[in-house]
Amino acid sequence: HLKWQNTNVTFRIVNYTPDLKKADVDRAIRNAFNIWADVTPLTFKKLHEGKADIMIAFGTKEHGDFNPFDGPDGLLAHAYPPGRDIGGDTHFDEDEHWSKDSDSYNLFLVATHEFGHALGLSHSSDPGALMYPVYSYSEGYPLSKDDITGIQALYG
Ligand SMILES: CC(C)C[C@H](C(=O)NO)C(=O)N[C@@H](CC(=O)O)C(=O)NCc1ccccc1
Ligand SMILES: [Zn+2]
Repeated sequence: HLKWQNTNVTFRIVNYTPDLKKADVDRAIRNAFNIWADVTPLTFKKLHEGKADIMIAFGTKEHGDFNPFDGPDGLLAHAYPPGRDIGGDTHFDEDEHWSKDSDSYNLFLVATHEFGHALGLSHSSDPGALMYPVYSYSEGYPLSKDDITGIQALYG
């Protein structure tokens, strides 16, 4: 599928980075889902066990999906497009430093980008878009018109 057929999407944070307090990770992930929830009919429900649509995990190098991470910098995270099993799953490279401020790399910003992929968006060629392929820190609202047009073409 190009998109989630059920608008009630579930997620589970399978493990946590030691770089931040658990509460800070929970907040960054919730805030990232809320960004997309605010511009679509989608809702995101957190599960504490079992199989969720979007399984979120931190890992290094080969972490079980044959798309290995690469140590510090470079690849920061990846997410699979909507679908069963690995579809939607989102992995963050634990060899990065995860932050809740302007230090590289801000977990909320990367998570919002990754969840764009997990909802069906690919990269944008618009350098001002959150879905542009390369990370750049910014304060304030993370989505550009291009991001919103893209997600509303799928779920609007
Ligand atoms: C080919 C993919 C798997 C590259 C991967 C990515 O885009 N994941 O969504 C990634 O980690 N890209 C790096 C940049 C790179 O590897 O050249 C990145 O900064 N992605 C996270 C990101 C990008 C834009 C805004 C916020 C976060
Ligand atoms: Zn990306």
